[in-house]
Amino acid sequence: MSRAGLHLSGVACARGGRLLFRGVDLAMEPGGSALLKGPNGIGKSSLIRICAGLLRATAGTVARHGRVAMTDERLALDMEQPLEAALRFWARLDTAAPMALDAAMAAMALEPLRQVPVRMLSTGQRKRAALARVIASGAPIWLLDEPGNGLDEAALDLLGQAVAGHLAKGGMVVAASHQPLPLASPVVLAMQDHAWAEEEEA
Ligand SMILES: Nc1ncnc2c1ncn2[C@@H]1O[C@H](COP(=O)(O)OP(=O)(O)OP(=O)(O)O)[C@@H](O)[C@H]1O
Repeated sequence: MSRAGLHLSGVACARGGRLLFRGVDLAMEPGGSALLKGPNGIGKSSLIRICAGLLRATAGTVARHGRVAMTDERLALDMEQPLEAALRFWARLDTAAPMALDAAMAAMALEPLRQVPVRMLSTGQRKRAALARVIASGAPIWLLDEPGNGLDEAALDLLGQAVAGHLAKGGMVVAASHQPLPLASPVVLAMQDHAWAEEEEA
């Protein structure tokens, strides 16, 4: 079985006909984490989507070994389903281990909400549900776009524990965040260092 990993080399991104960034390198090995930093609109979410294979890099190479699980501001859960059923749909698609969803719901303190329709969940509860989907997936590579948004202190602690546990098991985490995230010693990628300057076009 090949070892999981995520390697970016010289990655550039253009969106809407505008170059956002270029020259991004990232080498993620088991147990590694990376934090994407930078102001609004610099391209953090775009880079996360490139890592996920949802957006094509304009230049450079992306080598991904192993499954990815991603979460961003889109919940991707059926609003009409009770939470557990909505999460179970994804667990089946992800061929998650039978007990993985129970463990993930416990990790995000979601057990009391099992039967609550997704549409009735609060902002922070929805975020915890999205994180439970990632945790249950069993994917080695987690791509987390603003995972702390809407989380209270207790939930941020749970996120920190989940991330630490994932890394300890040889998982990888790439996160974009404006707020401090409980990552022990991430590689910090300052996106402004890669921003495309207008004068470079001349
Ligand atoms: N589908 C799209 N088509 C065209 N341009 C887009 C599209 N999605 C994003 N952009 C543009 O790409 C740029 C980077 O957006 P992105 O969401 O990657 O930034 P970000 O660093 O994650 O920002 P934030 O901190 O606000 O979340 C923005 O200028 C945005 O308007």
